[in-house]
Amino acid sequence: MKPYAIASPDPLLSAAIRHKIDRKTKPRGALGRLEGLAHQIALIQQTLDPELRQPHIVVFAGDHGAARAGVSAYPQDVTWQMVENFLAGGAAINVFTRRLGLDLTVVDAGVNHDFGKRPGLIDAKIAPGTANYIEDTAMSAAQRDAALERGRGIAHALADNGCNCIGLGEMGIGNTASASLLTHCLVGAEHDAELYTVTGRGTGLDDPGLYRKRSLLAQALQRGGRTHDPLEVLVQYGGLEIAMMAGAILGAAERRMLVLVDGFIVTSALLVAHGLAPAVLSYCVFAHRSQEPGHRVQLDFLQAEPLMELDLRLGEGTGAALAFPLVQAAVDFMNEMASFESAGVSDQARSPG
Ligand SMILES: Cc1cc2ncn([C@H]3O[C@H](COP(=O)(O)O)[C@@H](O)[C@H]3O)c2cc1C
Ligand SMILES: O=C(O)c1cccnc1
Repeated sequence: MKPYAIASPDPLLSAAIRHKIDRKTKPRGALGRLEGLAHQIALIQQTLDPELRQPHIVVFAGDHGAARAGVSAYPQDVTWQMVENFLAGGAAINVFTRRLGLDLTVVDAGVNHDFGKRPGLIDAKIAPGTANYIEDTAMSAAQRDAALERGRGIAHALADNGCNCIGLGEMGIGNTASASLLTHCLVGAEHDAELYTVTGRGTGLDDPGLYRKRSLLAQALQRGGRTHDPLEVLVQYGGLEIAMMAGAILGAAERRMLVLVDGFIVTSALLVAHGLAPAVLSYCVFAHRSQEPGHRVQLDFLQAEPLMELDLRLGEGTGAALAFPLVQAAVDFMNEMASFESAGVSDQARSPG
């Protein structure tokens, strides 16, 4: 595996970008978070005139052996059935990407189903799902490395085709459980009790279901241990779609793409990527705060402030897609808004009295 070549953007242009934002016809700072967003994107692209080219949502799908042990409210077959739904255009993410003019690609990272060759689907199947991490490691080191590399390659291929903004999404029954274990390990937790604060209802477990999920994850932790190493965590508890998303985030940052981060599961992949190359954070926009309780823990750990809070708990990249118009608006005001000079508007606030 080639080492990841990721540095934060050169801050040299920062003052000039700030100046351009401040000369727009508005009180200083009045566009709030959009100003920070415009600044971030301009810095990533090293320009005063940023643009979003061929924005793309990529949904990574994978099955989880632990789903059969009962960590989700839904059966494992829903993973492949939802992939079919994506390909038929009927899922929430299809509706939102169509409305917002975003390209959508689905990646089979490890679904327990044979889809054949299908338009809109990248076959990157590493295995037909992970092993049940309650009894055994989820994947081999070779499978993990293959997943990371495929994800990286998918991001690079998009960049080669002119895309500079990628939103990540996922589908995998049981993947909130995997994300809980990854999060527990990667935020540096030391005690079993902390596992419960990052374990939620996922697709909608009832109280007994949540209790069962927590005790199964505690068993998994007993078996695999509390490693803080991002590569080892993937082997112990990962999902193939999560590993591939981590690779895609790293690959996107290598190519200086803007990364729209969705909810709890995508952020667990980001924790892995961040563990391998902390500078990936400079390329990330946090779309929303998911209702899954562990998302708050992840965002606090990364010191990230999401753009929206809509009580979403769906995944599929829906939050990333919905945040796109805000990101586009940030770029648009940078390029299209008049400055005090060009519009002949006085920039003098009245003196007191
Ligand atoms: C019909 C349906 C559509 C979905 N789309 C995304 N997810 C979401 O739910 C799953 C994670 O929750 P858990 O860990 O509880 O299984 C993931 O597949 C995620 O993307 C869905 C779940 C269902 C049931
Ligand atoms: O926040 C998420 O990504 C999420 C939450 C619940 C179910 N699926 C995804």
